[in-house]
Amino acid sequence: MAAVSGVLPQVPEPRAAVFRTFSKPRPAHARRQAAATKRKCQASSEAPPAKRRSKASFLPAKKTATKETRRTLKGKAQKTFSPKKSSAGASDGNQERKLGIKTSSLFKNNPEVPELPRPVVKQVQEKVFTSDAFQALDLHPHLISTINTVLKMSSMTSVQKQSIPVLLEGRDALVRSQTGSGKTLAYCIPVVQSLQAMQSKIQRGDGPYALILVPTRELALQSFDTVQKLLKPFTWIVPGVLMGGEKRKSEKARLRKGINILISTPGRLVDHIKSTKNIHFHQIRWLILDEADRILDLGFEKDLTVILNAVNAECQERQNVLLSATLTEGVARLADISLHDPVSISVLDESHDLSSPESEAFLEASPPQATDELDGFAIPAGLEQHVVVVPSKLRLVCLAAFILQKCKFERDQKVIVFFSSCELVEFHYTLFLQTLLSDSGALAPEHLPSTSTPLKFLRLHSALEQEERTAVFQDFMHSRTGILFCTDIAARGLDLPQVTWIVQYNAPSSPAEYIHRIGRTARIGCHGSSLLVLAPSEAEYVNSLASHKINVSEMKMEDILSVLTKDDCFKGRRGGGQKSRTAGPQEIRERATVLQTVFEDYVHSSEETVSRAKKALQSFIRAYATYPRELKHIFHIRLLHLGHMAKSFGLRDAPKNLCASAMKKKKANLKRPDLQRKKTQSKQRLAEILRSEYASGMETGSAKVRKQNTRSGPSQPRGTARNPGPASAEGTD
Ligand SMILES: Nc1ncnc2c1ncn2[C@@H]1O[C@H](COP(=O)(O)OP(=O)(O)OP(=O)(O)O)[C@@H](O)[C@H]1O
Repeated sequence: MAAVSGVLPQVPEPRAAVFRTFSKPRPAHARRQAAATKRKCQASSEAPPAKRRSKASFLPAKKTATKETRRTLKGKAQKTFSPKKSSAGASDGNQERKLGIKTSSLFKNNPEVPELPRPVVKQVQEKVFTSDAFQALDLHPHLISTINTVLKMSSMTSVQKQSIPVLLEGRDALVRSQTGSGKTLAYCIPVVQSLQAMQSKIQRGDGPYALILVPTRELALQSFDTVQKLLKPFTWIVPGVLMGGEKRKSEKARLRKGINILISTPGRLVDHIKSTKNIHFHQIRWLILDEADRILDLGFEKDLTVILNAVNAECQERQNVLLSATLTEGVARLADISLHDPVSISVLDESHDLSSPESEAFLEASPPQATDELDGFAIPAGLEQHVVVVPSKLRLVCLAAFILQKCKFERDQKVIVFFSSCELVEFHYTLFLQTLLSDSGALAPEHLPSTSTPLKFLRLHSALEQEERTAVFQDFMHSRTGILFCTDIAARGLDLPQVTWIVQYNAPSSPAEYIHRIGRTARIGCHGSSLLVLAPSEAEYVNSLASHKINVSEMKMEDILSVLTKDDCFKGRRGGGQKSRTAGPQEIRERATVLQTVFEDYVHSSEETVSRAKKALQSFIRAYATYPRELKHIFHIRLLHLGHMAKSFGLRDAPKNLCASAMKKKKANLKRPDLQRKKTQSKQRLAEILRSEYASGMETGSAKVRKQNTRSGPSQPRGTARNPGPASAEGTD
């Protein structure tokens, strides 16, 4: 509590405690000892170190942390905000004052950046392509020529080579292969092949023969597009898509006319099952669950049960296929529900010869099972994963510097940045538009970066109107460059070409989500990179990833920030202006401070912008509180330093009472007898909020972010309606 409100005990957590591996249970006495240590240090490893200083002189700490923390949080928190007024603040360092920079101490009293653990793990690898052409399969010649000429594909991927024959035999299957390995065609090709070959030719009015469920609307559109292309020569088979956010009336009309291959998000389908007389399943031959583990997440079995019951009531005989890059226990549970004598298809590492007889034996012999997560998920070979540890105060400038480095000083970079809630996406999107792009914004025109490559910011999250959501998706899809800020609605299945970097600004809530997020790059044998941003107190997360055979290499924050020396718009008033080769840590610090000042000036330019920043910070804290239990020892709000976090939202002071009301409520609840009921209700409420992607999209009263111009002003409404949740949860937003 104290830590959350910003006043922290100053004892840094011993490094041994920070880097313990959580995968091995510790003996009781060790646990007791660790608990005692933890109580002592309770606040945080994010808390400024009392006496230690980082070996690197990059983050000097001249005053003791205690003094700094109390002064900053008590003294400054009392101040009332006055718009436009410079609040250089009592805590500004001498250096900054000399430079005339209106910002508080960015480089003081930060926690020591710990040395990252370097666990050595062998990542699971899969071979993407085979040398076999589609001609090797027993497919209709027109289908083969469509694959070759319309989709412009010649050889099969490993997962296609393994799955298509099995599915054409009529077997149920559980298919797991790495992200971007071609799973969509692995099921679409057999579906189209089997439906076009039916003896009595399919009539539109027959209704659905194949039902494909996917977790998000964008993925529904993408799969629909693939199916549509494959159906080119078979015009009598009609595909259709149902998804939240579209007009139900027109969907009803299309259902009435007839859809033979129906692609839908679960919530919308349930809505139609309950309210539309025109939906029938008596012809169903295929039931496909793409991203099956996601569909099972967050207790959405309910929707699935409604769908399965509706389908089972009209037809028993069908093929069921579940697919995902991350096969978890949940999927296996689902497999138990819906698969009949299924084949488990898993693309093995490169040492496994796909053409060998043993490989075939593997296919036949393996019953579906939950892959023990400790076996690890396969990661594309061309994907380089990085992690950077950044003290909370420096997060914002570090993100901005990284974006500038990639998108301003390098060519053809397409970057996706993942945040944990809609509010966080909106806040950062607006902030970067207004400061890094705007000519009326905080950077004076002569100080605007001399962009050779103009920066293009886009954002995608569930609180946007569907129309805008689709437009953004299409825009980013067809852009050669750009920066997409998004929640996890973009984490699953989306095939956005030529994405070069994935940034996880907020850590994901599970290794599976980590895999899916980074899987938006390095698809189908291409190269790509990812960067995970962690706070010093979160460094142990690297061990957690390693326990799932995920290897990350460290990138230094200093190297990211050094890009600021390449552009004179970040020069301090003293006018150092040294170029990158000669620029030292001091120059970099000054420039980072200038950039932070730009952000703070914008945020403090009106009460409205301050209020938005506070709301975003609140949203961050709420999302942070929802990490699963097994990650709580790494991601716990107690470990956060609110004053430092506030800085990463451009706030000069830690907002008062940000968490207090929430905490008070919690305490009061503890005394109440109906606590259990309340808890369940709020869990249900959270689940409702998080499941909105599955919802029909017909809800009333859920405010949406209005359509706006890309270079919108600060006064435009921002999406705060759907609420924030953990990163993974918003994925289903
Ligand atoms: N045989 C092939 N040859 C060339 N490209 C292919 C082939 N099969 C699929 N692709 C392309 O590879 C990309 C990734 O395919 P797809 O989206 O189906 O991957 P996925 O395995 O479903 O990924 P995710 O797990 O992220 O959902 C798409 O652009 C698709 O068009």
